[in-house]
Amino acid sequence: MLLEVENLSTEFRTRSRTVRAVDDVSFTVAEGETVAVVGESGSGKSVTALSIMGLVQAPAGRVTGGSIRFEGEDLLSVKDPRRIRGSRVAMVFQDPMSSLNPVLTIGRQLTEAMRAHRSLSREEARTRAVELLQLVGIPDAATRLRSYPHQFSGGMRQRVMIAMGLSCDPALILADEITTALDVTIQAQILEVLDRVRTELGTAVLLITHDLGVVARMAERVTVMYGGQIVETATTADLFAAPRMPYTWGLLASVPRLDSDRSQPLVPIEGTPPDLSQPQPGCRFAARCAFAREICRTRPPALEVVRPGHLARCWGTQEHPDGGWLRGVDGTDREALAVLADAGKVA
Ligand SMILES: Nc1ncnc2c1ncn2[C@@H]1O[C@H](COP(=O)(O)OP(=O)(O)OP(=O)(O)O)[C@@H](O)[C@H]1O
Repeated sequence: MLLEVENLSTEFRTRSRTVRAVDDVSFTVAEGETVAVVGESGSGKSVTALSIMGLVQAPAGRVTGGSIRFEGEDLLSVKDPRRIRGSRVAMVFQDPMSSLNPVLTIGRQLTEAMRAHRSLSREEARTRAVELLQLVGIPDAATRLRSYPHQFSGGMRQRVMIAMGLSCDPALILADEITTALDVTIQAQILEVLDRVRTELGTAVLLITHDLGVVARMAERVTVMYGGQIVETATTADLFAAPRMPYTWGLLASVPRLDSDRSQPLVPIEGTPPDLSQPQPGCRFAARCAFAREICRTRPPALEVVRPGHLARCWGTQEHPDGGWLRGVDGTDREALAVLADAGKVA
């Protein structure tokens, strides 16, 4: 297995409170696989990725438990994590402008990243930089090496960021909301770039997104996060066809129509996410769940297997694993299938 995250917990402490942003999270990514982590704002998606990258800033933030194994090495205890992070694992963020240096040319930034991690001559690095810019679809790549970040459009900058991420030849890319700030046409182009990267380089992708359309189009498996925990995980086809947790059901029901603006934050279900600094006696979703009963408010459900490869954290599902009790929520099946059809996954 390429990446194995096991029982990961990450906390932020201030003088008055402790927020457990990631709570006992476990998942894997195989070589060449694309796994999506989905959930609304504040669910812990980004902090999971930042924990993998070693970018949670002490002293306020700290990984407090669990392990992160990458290519067999424990990233939390390895002596020289930079050897792996930033080279074998690369992260691409939502806002390229904050990750690119405005006063250095794209060529300089690409080749410096490459030469820092791999022993390439200046000329070799330049040749590779041109190849990477071509791979991500930047026309006239050799000339564009001399351009500065502000001379690129938003979509082109995101392509440059992907090229930067690829410059060290990573086995895994963590892509955090990389299409969120872009308009729909450009979003589609960036997803095509990621597709090309996967096919041509075989890079695995951990795709963090709130957009289920992106999930359907790109991911083989999905993990749904809520309140810092994993609440459901399954193959993409399985999750869309037969969600087992009411939160996932709500997410699917709220999938924006194809002609709507997908850059809007996902606010699918009435109510607000739980306060992660307060202990929760029962299911974290209970306060917003149309199906909640007494047990849901008093005892936390465990993440249990509902069928092979499909896990859900829900008392209802544990009692009725066929999911029949969830049926009847208007229109959800149709909407979910429309998204899958849009992504070319079903006829
Ligand atoms: N530096 C920080 N200090 C304190 N709390 C933080 C910090 N970073 C994140 N958190 C908290 O951790 C929780 C999870 O945040 P995270 O950014 O992972 O959510 P997310 O699902 O990625 O949402 P978004 O899409 O808005 O980034 C939130 O409650 C957030 O307030």
